Amino acid sequence: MHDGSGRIVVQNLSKRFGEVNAVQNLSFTVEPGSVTGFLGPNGAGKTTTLRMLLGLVTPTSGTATINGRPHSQLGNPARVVGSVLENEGFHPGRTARNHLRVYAAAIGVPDRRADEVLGLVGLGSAADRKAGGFSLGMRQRLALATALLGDPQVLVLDEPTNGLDPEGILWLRNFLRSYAREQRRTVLVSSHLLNEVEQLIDQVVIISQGVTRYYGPLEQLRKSQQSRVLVQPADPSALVKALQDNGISGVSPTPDGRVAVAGSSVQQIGDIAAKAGIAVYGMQEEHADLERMFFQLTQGQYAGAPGYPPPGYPPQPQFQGPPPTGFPPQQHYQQGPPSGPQQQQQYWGGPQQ
Ligand SMILES: Nc1ncnc2c1ncn2[C@@H]1O[C@H](COP(=O)(O)OP(=O)(O)OP(=O)(O)O)[C@@H](O)[C@H]1O
Repeated sequence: MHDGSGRIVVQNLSKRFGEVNAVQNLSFTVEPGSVTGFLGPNGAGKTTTLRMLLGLVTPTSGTATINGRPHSQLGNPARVVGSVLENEGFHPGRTARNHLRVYAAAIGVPDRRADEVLGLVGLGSAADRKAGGFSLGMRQRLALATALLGDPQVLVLDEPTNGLDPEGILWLRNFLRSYAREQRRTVLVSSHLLNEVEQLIDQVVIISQGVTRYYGPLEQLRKSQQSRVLVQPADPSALVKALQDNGISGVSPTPDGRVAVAGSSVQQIGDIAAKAGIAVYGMQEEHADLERMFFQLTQGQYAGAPGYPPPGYPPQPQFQGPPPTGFPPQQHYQQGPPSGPQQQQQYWGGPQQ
C-alpha cells in the first residue's frame, strides 16, 4: 500500500538513451498543498522525468515515487495520480462525454463522473461535441478532465499552458491553486517558460541538461535577485581598479565602455569614484527579472542567444551549495558542469524502456 501522503519524491534519478544523458542524478520533493513548477529549457529532461514518475519510462538508476511507491505499485494508479502529457490523442469522432466514459469504465469510476469533470473544466456545454472539432485550448481542458476522472490526489501536467489563451491561463491558475491549496493536493506542472507559469506556481524545480539547478519557493528565488548598477565613467579601468581596491567584487566592464557593479549602491560607487578622482557621466540601476534569473540558471542549454544575459550579470558565485536532498522548502542551488552537449530530439508515444 502507498502512504497516502500525496508526496512526490525523485531521488538520484537518471536516464540514458544511448549516448544521451536525458536526466542525471535528479533529486527533488513535491509536497501537497501547493503548485510546483518543473522548469527547464527544451530538451532539459522534463518530459523524461515525468514519464519515469508515471511509469512510462524505466529509469537507468534512481527512483521516482508517489505516496512512497513507484507508479507500478500504486494499486489503482488513476485514483492516486492524474496526468496530462503532451500530444495526448483523442478519438476525433468521439464526443467529449463518450471519450470520458470510456476512460471512466477503464478505471472503474461511474459514468456520471464524466459530466462532473466536464463541469469542473468548463466544458459542460461541449459534452456532446466531437473532440475532433475542439480547439487546442478545449483539447487541453478535455485532457485535464480525463486526468481528473479518478479524483486523484496528485496531478502531473506537462506544459499545460500550451494552446491556452490568456483567459484560459487565468482559469487554469485559479483551478490548480484551489485544487492544491483548498483540497491539499499535489500539483506538478512542467514548462519551458517561466513567465507562462510564474503566476501559477508556489514552488519551483529548475533543471537544465538533466541536472537540478534550483529548487525551493519561487518567492525565495525572487528575493535572491540582485540589482546591478551600470556606471559610465571617464576611465573604466581606473574605476574597476578603484572599486576593487575598496573591496567591491562583482565588477566587470561591459562591451559598450561602461562598468557593471553588482551588489553595491549608487551612492557607494559614486563616493569611491569621487575619492579616486574619476569623473562619472551617468549611473543606471537595473533590477534582474525572474526570467533573466531563469536564463542564468539554465544557460548552456540554449544555443545561440548572443549577448544575453549581459556581461557581469547576475553575479556568478552565489549559486553554490549542497545538492538537493529534501524538503521543507529551502533554496538549493547546484552548480556543476553539465556533462556534455545533448541532441535535441523528441519522442512521443507509448512506454519507452
Ligand atoms: N526515447 C528517446 N530516445 C532518445 N533520446 C531521447 C528520448 N527521449 C528523450 N530523449 C532525449 O532526452 C533529452 C531530454 O528530453 P525531454 O523530452 O525529456 O526534454 P524536455 O525538457 O521535456 O523538453 P521539451 O521542453 O522540449 O519538451 C533530449 O536530449 C531528448 O532528445
